[in-house]
Amino acid sequence: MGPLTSLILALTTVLCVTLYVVRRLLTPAVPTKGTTNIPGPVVGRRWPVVGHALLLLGVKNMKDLYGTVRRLCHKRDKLLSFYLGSKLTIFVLDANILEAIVSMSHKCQNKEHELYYTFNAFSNGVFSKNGKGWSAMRRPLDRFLHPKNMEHFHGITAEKAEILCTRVGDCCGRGVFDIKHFMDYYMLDITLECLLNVPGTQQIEDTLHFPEMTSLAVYTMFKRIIKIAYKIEWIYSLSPPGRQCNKVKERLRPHLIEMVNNCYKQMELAGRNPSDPDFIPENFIEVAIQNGIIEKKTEEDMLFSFADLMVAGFDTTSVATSSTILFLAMHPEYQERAYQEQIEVMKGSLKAPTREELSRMTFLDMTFNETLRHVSVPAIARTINSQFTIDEYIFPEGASIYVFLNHLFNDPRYWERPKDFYPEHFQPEKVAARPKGAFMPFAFGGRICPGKLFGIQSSKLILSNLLRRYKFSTSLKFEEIIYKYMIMLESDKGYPVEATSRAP
Ligand code: HEM
Repeated sequence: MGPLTSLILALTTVLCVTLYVVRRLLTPAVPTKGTTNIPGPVVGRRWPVVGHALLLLGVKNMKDLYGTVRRLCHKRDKLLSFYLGSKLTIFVLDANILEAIVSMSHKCQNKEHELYYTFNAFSNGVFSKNGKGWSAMRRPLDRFLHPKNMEHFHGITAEKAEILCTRVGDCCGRGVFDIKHFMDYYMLDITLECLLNVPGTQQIEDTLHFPEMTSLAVYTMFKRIIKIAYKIEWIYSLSPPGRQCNKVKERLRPHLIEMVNNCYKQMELAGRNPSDPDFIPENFIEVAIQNGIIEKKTEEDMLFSFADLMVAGFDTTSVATSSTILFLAMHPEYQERAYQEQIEVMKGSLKAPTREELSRMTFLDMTFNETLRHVSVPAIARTINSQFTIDEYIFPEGASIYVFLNHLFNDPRYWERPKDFYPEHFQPEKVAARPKGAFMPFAFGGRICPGKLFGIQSSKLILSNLLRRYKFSTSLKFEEIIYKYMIMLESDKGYPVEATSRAP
């Protein structure tokens, strides 16, 4: 064999191996069945094996990813199809189409594996599971978060809100502080106490370091989404983010073990046995224990199957309420209007509002919704388990649907002043005139956020308490905020505010 033939053979082998590896990495867990007539990106072509993946070259982080997708979507106003290898991904860009999808949501209930598997390295619980494993955890969670339990949660929330108000009071007249630092612990304490039956004392002593652990864990998960080689388990576990994720778990493990042991002790004292066939869990740790027994899980899997509820419970609400305070500090006219509503409803009382009083705080609702419009969960993704058609467009089985909530919440077709902080967007007549799909900050269908009611109640309660006691200001400008793409959009400069007491 001559040197040229050997070279050609060697190059062909390298090329074949590379194509094989790329193909394996881009082969989806759920294959797409059939094709679609939904238009693809205006620029760039679909290549064999990699599909449109080359358009994502150079994407370094979640922000880049969303920016690239936004550019691809720019010339499309309803839907965009995109092939990542052989995986068909459909981006939803239109509120009316989203509404039609909501009515088909039983056909796209599962979380999209290609995105949500990244969460499993940290916590394989109700948030990322699908199928029976998911419904076994989701059903009791819906029972705990049922409207009839809100009165009980209200009492716990009001008690924790007092502690937060005192801590903010201590900062009065002492310059700038980050309101989210306090809010994280308030939201964590009520999640622990209301849903896990664990004493919520993190506002008093930060023993779990949970907010810090959550930021690290989310960072490592998002790194995994971006870097395709991290799809291979052993590459990820040896990589810096994989190692960091393991470190986070190591630090959390003893605390989770303690929570589970305490839970066992309490069940034993009450003569309740989670192995009994008629055992009914009374909190979410009991759900995890019962599930662990039924599914014969390892202790490790059981321990980390409730950590995601702790994250989902505190992080979203903390970002939402801290952002509301920051945005009101940036817009004194709206802060004054919110304050006047507090005077009107609460008649000068400094007590925590009752649930009936909360329901009369309509401007606070508008303000909170306008905040969610700016800082919502950026995107959600589902897998289609049975083909359907909307208008003339085909949504084939196995394809995934990506709803860029943030894109819809800023679309000038639905919002008068999309870039501004403008609570008037939520005046009842404006809400009625807008398609419902234009604003779904808690997602939809069977995977709608189970904590919606609880989250809104605890957020409004703390906002009401804070706004009546303190006036907030900040030197940060709304137009200058740069968002970090975490679970929600977070201000990269934090939530720096100054507080002055409203006491006469
Ligand atoms: C302002 C507050 C909140 C917002 C904006 C919010 C938003 C969302 C969104 C958009 C989803 C869907 C995520 C996805 O599909 O990727 C979701 C799911 C979820 N949320 Fe919330 N959430 C909030 C508060 C809460 C609270 C307080 C809890 C718990 C007490 C909670 C627990 C969950 C859980 C467990 C899921 C996963 C549900 C499932 O997949 O079946 N959330 N949330």
